[in-house]
Formats: sequence, structure tokens, C-alpha cells
Amino acid sequence: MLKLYGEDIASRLMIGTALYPSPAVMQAAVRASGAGILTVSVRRETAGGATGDSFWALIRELGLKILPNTAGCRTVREAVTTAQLARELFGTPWIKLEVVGDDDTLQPDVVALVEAADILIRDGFQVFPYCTEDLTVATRLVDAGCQVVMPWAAPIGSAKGIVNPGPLTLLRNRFPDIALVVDAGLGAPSHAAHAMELGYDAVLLNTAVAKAGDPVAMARAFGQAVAAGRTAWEAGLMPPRDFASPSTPVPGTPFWHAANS
Ligand SMILES: CC(=O)[C@@H](O)[C@H](O)COP(=O)(O)O
Repeated sequence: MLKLYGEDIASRLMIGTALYPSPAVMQAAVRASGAGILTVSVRRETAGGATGDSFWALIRELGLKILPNTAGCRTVREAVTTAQLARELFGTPWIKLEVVGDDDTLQPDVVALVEAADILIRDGFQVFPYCTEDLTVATRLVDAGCQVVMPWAAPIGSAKGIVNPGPLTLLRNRFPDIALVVDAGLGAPSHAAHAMELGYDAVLLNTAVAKAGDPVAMARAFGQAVAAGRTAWEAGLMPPRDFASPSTPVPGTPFWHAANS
């Protein structure tokens, strides 16, 4: 079972709560996804004023583990203050730490991210940092005390899927004991399965479900893809190779034999 900061989590899918056509669709999609963790943007929702309380009520009704996030923060100070507000609102030390460094790509400011992670961990937070696939950045985050690292697949909302599988595989190999979560940029259930087939512990997504023609059906499809990808990883995928190999090497011998391998 997935363990994050010592807590058992039943599902390897984490889902966001933004951009749905209505609150009812959001709730139905989250339920259909089978997600174990819900992420919510504290800054955006508290800025919403009157809508805030009813939004939190909808979120609480879902009965899932909440991972508040610092989406929209652009500085260390903003991110730290937002995390402190989240801890008060939700009574959790968990925080998905986002510090945006560029408005076009929403690429994380990884320098500010490491600094903010360090401050928050010293203050007792359990940090889920949203980062790029850079090995050195991941190392700094782990050194600061992050037990979870969340590299992007592609820019938030881009739906491109995994753009750089090589560096993501490198992270998996370097950090076998750290929970790795692909966060952002997934557009199709096959992208989520791909992340799981790379050995990632979980995926986090939002836009591809919220913006689908039928968000509820798409949420279900993502849930199934995550489960399938994880099963494939556990089953042991055959490594790809550059040469052909006949599936039935010896006529009349349909089953594998050591001598034919
Ligand atoms: C919801 C969240 O926390 C973000 O990191 C992000 O929105 C997820 O990315 P996608 O919307 O691309 O799935």
C-alpha cells in the first residue's frame, strides 16, 4: 500500500478540485476516480470570500484525505504564509508546496521551492514539493527532509503527458525509498499509466479530468489507468529491445523453453 509520511493511502491517484463545470460534477468526478487524496488551493479559495465556506463544506463531504496546496504563490514568503494558513484551516501538517517561477509555463521556481521547503520542514510541516524533473533539485529537497517529491510530467494544464521520461526514470533509480509522484501535465489515462509503469508511487492531476467532455467518466478512466499501470510495474515489464525475436521460435513448440530464450 502507498505510504506517505507514515500514513497508508488506499489509492495511488491524487486529484485536484479546480476548473470543474459545477460543484456537483466535481464531487461526482472525485468519487468516480477512486482517488485517495484531494488537493485544494488555499490561496485561491480563501480569496474567493463568500464562496469559501461552502466550497470547504463540499470538500469535507467527500471524506478524503486533504492535501492543501500553495498554488498561485510566487515567493517564499507567500508560500510559507499560505502553508501556515492551510495548517490552521485543515489541521494538517501536509502541504503541497508550489512556488511559481514563470507565468507562461507555470514552471516552479526551484530555488525558492527548496528554501520554502526547508523553512516549512523546520516548522513541522510534511512537504509535498511540486518540482521539475531535475536531479539536483530533487536531491536538495530530499536533503531538506522531504519524504515525497513531485516532479512534473509537463507544464500544468498542458495535457502533454510525460515529456522527459529519462530524467523521471533517473529519479526513480536514485531515490528508491522516497515516494515519487508525477504531478501536472497529464492529459490522458495512458499518460497516468505511463507514470506508474516508470515505477512512480502515484500521480496527481486535475485539468484533464475537469476539462473532459464527461469529467465523471474521465475520472473513472484515470483511476483504472493508475491501477493498471501499477499492476504492470509490479508484474515486471519486459525491457524494450532493438531487435526482433519471434514469438513462436520453434514450429510446434508454443510454450517458452529455456533453450529458446
Ligand atoms: C491541482 C494541482 O495541484 C496542480 O499541480 C496542477 O493543477 C495539476 O496539474 P494538471 O492540472 O496539469 O493535471
